[in-house]
Amino acid sequence: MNVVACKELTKQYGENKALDGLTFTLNENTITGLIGRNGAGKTTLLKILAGFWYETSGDVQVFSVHPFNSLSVSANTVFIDDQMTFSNSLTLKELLNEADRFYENWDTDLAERLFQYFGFDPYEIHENLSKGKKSTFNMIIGLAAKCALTIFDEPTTGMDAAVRKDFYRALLKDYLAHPRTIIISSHHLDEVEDVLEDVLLINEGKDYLHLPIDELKEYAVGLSGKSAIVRQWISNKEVIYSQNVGFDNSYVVVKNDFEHESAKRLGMEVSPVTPSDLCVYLTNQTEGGIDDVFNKRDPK
Ligand SMILES: Nc1ncnc2c1ncn2[C@@H]1O[C@H](COP(=O)(O)OP(=O)(O)OP(=O)(O)O)[C@@H](O)[C@H]1O
Repeated sequence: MNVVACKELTKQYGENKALDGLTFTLNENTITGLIGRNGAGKTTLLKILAGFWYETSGDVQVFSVHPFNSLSVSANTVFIDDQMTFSNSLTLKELLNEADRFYENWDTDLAERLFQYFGFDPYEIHENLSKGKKSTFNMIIGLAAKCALTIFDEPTTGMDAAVRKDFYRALLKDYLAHPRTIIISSHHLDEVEDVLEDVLLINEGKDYLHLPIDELKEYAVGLSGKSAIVRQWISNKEVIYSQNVGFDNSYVVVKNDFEHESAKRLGMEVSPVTPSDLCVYLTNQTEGGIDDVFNKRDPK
């Protein structure tokens, strides 16, 4: 069953199209990584799915209803991001008690164990927590709510490396015990890829790729070798990324749809491309790279 279905979904702010005809579906009980560069439209999409914002055009369905202001969607959805604010008149412990009253499937035991594990003071106020601690507390809410649609928008902002690792491990363990539909937006695909089943890559508001993470790992390969040979080889291929290496060598990334042996026989090296690098290459909006900024400076 589809939990999310978007068709030609568009969100416009004045002249700016934050979402531009997104069409995709998300199956029940899957963990999807929503990946995209800064400004790609991730938060806009997630807020529309959570029912906070209205789309400009197109069709969006969550649990088969339009999500904006829908009671059934808000009762079955939890949206966690680093902008969450809570009442200053309640302590952390009281916030957990309120969450218990609000979320039907609230897992008190999990919330308390995580709360203790991460060393929270029950009498602390959310606003006074450090950035990483706020994200950690929000994550506890997101996991313990056990909502059928669980949305994490950049959940690890400010968390240190150890807490990030713990978060993804907790997420996976809890998901395996209680499968539900989870969407995690992140810039760090390498960090999150081990928990993902699917990746939805968006670029400038458009859906670019939507496929299982295992297929993304095989989607492209890198080829390196003498520039003349590489250039000849790619003449009839779709090139995802290319870079000159040293004086006479090139590195290119192409779709993995050819016999590797034929490339190796011409002296080229074939290497895997990580999903994280691939997503960066696929969504590169500028020619060359940051080095070009410096290379093109006038000598003084
Ligand atoms: N309230 C708003 N008013 C006007 N423009 C907005 C608003 N919210 C977002 N935008 C624009 O919509 C586009 C998409 O923004 P959005 O925050 O959805 O991207 P994002 O992928 O979440 O980015 P990031 O990774 O940097 O958080 C951007 O061009 C942004 O400037």
